[in-house]
Amino acid sequence: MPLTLGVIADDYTGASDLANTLTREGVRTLQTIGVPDAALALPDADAVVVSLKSRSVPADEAVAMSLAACAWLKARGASHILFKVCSTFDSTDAGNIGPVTDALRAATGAAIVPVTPAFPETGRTVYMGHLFVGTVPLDESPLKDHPLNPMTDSDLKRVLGRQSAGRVGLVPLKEVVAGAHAVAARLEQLALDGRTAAIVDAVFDSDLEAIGTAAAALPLSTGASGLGLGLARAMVAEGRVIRQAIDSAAIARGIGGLAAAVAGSCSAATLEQIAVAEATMPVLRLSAERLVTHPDEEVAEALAWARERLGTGPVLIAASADPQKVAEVQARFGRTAAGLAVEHGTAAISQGLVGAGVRRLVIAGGETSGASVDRLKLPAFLVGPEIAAGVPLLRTEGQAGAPMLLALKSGNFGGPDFFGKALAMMGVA
Ligand SMILES: Nc1ncnc2c1ncn2[C@@H]1O[C@H](COP(=O)(O)OP(=O)(O)OP(=O)(O)O)[C@@H](O)[C@H]1O
Ligand SMILES: O=C(O)[C@@H](O)C(=O)CO
Repeated sequence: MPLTLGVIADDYTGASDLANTLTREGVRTLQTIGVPDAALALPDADAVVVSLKSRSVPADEAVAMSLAACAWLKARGASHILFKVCSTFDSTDAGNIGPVTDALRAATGAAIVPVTPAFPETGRTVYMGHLFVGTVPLDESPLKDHPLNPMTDSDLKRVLGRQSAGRVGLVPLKEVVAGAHAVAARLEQLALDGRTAAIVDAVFDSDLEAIGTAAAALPLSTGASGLGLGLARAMVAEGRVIRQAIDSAAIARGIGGLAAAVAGSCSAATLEQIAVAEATMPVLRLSAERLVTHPDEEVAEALAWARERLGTGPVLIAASADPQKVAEVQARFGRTAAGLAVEHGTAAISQGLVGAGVRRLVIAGGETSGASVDRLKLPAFLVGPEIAAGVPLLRTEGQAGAPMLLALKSGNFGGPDFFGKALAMMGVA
């Protein structure tokens, strides 16, 4: 059966966030890691979310990966492509949201691309083109201290304008509240005026329903899970997708084995979650400095520590550190080199944990999850019940050996007890 919706996600946690939203809306969804190999047998789905690790790579690489994913999805009949980016618009002036949106626009023949990272359920709203995170503008939120892409401007028209070769317009909230027709009319007008993309305001889910209806009639949109919600509801309402409930129990059925968590996100939310986990499970704090200078030793010591404890319950291994410590390491080794070394280290630890018998694994951080999932060579996931807003339980699909349960947590998502909650939903006592 042909696909209805094709999604290209710029990181793996963002992909599972979007897959979670679609699944909750009754859209049968599959998450793949990269463009699937021709030999991979995939179950029927209405939507496929192709997870890329393209958020923080050079723009030309992100464009090439995204075009390959787009071609694969279109060849399977996807009538609309959503480019899933972070709800906090994680990017730099070099990209990659602008260059990828430009390239996908050309590949899909879209005149204009509606763009909105709004995700009201997690406090991301857009007004007059400015992104708010909870009660504060993006540039006053903890995202200003992000280790890879500090966000220092809340005006997304400016942010996207600096990254895109085209001109960026705005669909203001006034038009969105007036409904899908008003959004479509404004987009058409902006396209006639030579705009190639438009930031679309959204504060409530009802705004995203209007935007989703307008966007579903176009070939391409760029946004986060809120836009996914709008597109899903529009496609169900139009009869393009038949709503289906997931069998939550089936996802975790038959999967036991040891359990662990690995964290590389340095977000305020993850730092609090690690502090809370310390009260209930053994937590090892890695040295980022040693992961750069003596990676093999740091990884081996962490795995030896874990092996001694895994038999009695889950453990958490974290590279995560507060902004000051991260800044010190980056000043010494460089931002990219430090980030990559920590990602390689946490990925090697995830691999070692699975080698030691871990079958239930929670990973915090998008880049961190991407590096670990790649190292584990996992091709695809079935999407299960929601652990926290934006984070579903995942069951591996299509890999050699016994299936595993995973949770890939976006840095900013989940409540303080996230690790305990995720492990409990994996059946860990
Ligand atoms: N102690 C540390 N010092 C320097 N860099 C670190 C440290 N710990 C983690 N990092 C790096 O910080 C980056 C965190 O990015 P990651 O995407 O994993 O988390 P996040 O941005 O909070 O999550 P998301 O992308 O889902 O919002 C990674 O590149 C990781 O390797
Ligand atoms: O949209 C979000 O905030 C998340 O899915 C994400 O992409 C964080 O990496």
